[in-house]
Amino acid sequence: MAQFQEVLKQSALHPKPAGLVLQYGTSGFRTNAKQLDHIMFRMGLLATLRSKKTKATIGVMVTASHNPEEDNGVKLIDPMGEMVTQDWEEHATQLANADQEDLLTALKNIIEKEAINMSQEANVFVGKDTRSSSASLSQAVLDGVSALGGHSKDYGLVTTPQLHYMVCCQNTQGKYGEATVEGYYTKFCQAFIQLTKNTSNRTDDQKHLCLDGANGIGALKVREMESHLKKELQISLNNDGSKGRLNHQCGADYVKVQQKPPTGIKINPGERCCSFDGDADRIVYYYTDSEGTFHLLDGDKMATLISTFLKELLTQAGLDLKIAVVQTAYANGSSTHYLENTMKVLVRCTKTGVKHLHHVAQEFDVGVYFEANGHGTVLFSKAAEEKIQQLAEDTNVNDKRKKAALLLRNTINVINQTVGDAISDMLLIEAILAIKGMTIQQWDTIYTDLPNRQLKVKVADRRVIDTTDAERRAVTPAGLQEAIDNLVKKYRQARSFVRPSGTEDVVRVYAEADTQVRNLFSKLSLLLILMAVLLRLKNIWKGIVL
Ligand SMILES: CC(=O)N[C@H]1[C@@H](OP(=O)(O)O)O[C@H](CO)[C@@H](O)[C@@H]1O
Ligand SMILES: [Mg+2]
Repeated sequence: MAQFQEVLKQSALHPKPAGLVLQYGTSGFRTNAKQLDHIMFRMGLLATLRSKKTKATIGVMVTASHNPEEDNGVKLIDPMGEMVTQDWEEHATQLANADQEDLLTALKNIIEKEAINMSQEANVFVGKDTRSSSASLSQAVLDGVSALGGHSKDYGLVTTPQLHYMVCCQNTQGKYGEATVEGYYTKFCQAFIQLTKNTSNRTDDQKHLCLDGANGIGALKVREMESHLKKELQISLNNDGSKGRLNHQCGADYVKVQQKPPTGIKINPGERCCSFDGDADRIVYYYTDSEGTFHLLDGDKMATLISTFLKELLTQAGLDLKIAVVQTAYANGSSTHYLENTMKVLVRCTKTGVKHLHHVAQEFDVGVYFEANGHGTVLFSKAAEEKIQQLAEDTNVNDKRKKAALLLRNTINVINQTVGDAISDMLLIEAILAIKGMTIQQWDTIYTDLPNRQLKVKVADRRVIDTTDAERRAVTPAGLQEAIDNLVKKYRQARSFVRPSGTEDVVRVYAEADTQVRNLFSKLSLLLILMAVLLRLKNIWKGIVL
């Protein structure tokens, strides 16, 4: 077939370095940008096949999110703006790792396995972040699409969630919004303005937000969006990319993991601040108090604020809809306890990775999901949206119910339901704080985090660790879980687990414990040190050697 001849010809321009093997990780391929040209070309091919198979537009985003500037990566986006399904992740890995001379065979295997009609039209949307490598890598994606005869639309510089939004808009014939960046700003900013318009007496302080853009795409896009906010939210933008390096000592991941403010930003005591990550699909909030102590409000705090707000509105509206919060093992134990016992909200725990949280959240009328690191959103079932819409239009309901229904309707419109979105989450949180007349300090005191630490340990082969119970318990290697249990039971409210990372070649170690008495803190550190030592012990388990 002529198409395959073209693939062969084009692929020679995007050759695979011999011996290189890469896995489709937690959210796509991610490594040093120099190793990715062939991967991008092949993901262009795969997205074209996926589009033919689903008869819908597919998205390909070139980004390595919070990772350093010299890395890059690629994320595939399915028709409704969701992450690509797991069986296609396997196709992606196979196609990515096929030797140059086996590429056509690998391609044909997928076509056969998925019974793809090659005469079906294909459409692929492509976007990229601000990394210097992104321009040529996104061109490689476009080359892959055209080699298989697909049509592509290059959105250029966009945030990851913006591209998810575009794909969803396109495949729902505009019902979700208009598939342009302008359409994105209009939809979300209008909803924000509607939500906040009746909040009386918002002071200038309440309208002001200090933002760390991680020197990335989020900063550019916030600047573009600003005029749509009509001064209802005044953002002072730091780390906008004009000086500093992408994600270098700044951004949501740095702030969350280091538990300190980013560099490149001057924070006044009590000022409300937030940080985006490098592709603007994560956000965390924080402030420093008058004594200079840093306070982090992470994904768990956001999930709590949002689910409390929604639960109150559903009650006021008299709507009997099932709401749940979906977390991972990294959620602070205090947040889970508060949600279950004080808020009486159903909490579910899943494996790390947004795709897992997203799917569980879809099981409920209203599913709020957040990773502790600040990636999350809210999903409303179709039935829930219809009930809210009906109530908002009903002329026979009392004022209280009507008001709640209208707020719920605007809340739905301010949320990007396709994926966690730093811009949309920011607008949602800002609106909730405005409506509740709440300061960041008041939000912070809803519950107190258990002190916690996260470490990474490099081992020879992280795959020897296998986990169960949403990654909270290790099944292999033998003896590991027992050792953890023995350590943990010595401390109050202590919890710890180890799991292999899906994005880096490391094992992650997490621990938290009740350290209300100051000197117990040293015991928590001790617990962590012991665990790290445990992992470092050479030859204790076959396969783990430092
Ligand atoms: C503890 C942690 O923050 N893990 C992150 C990280 O996954 P790992 O599988 O832990 O490497 O990257 C994922 C993709 O960005 C993100 O979804 C996840 O939350
Ligand atoms: Mg990201």
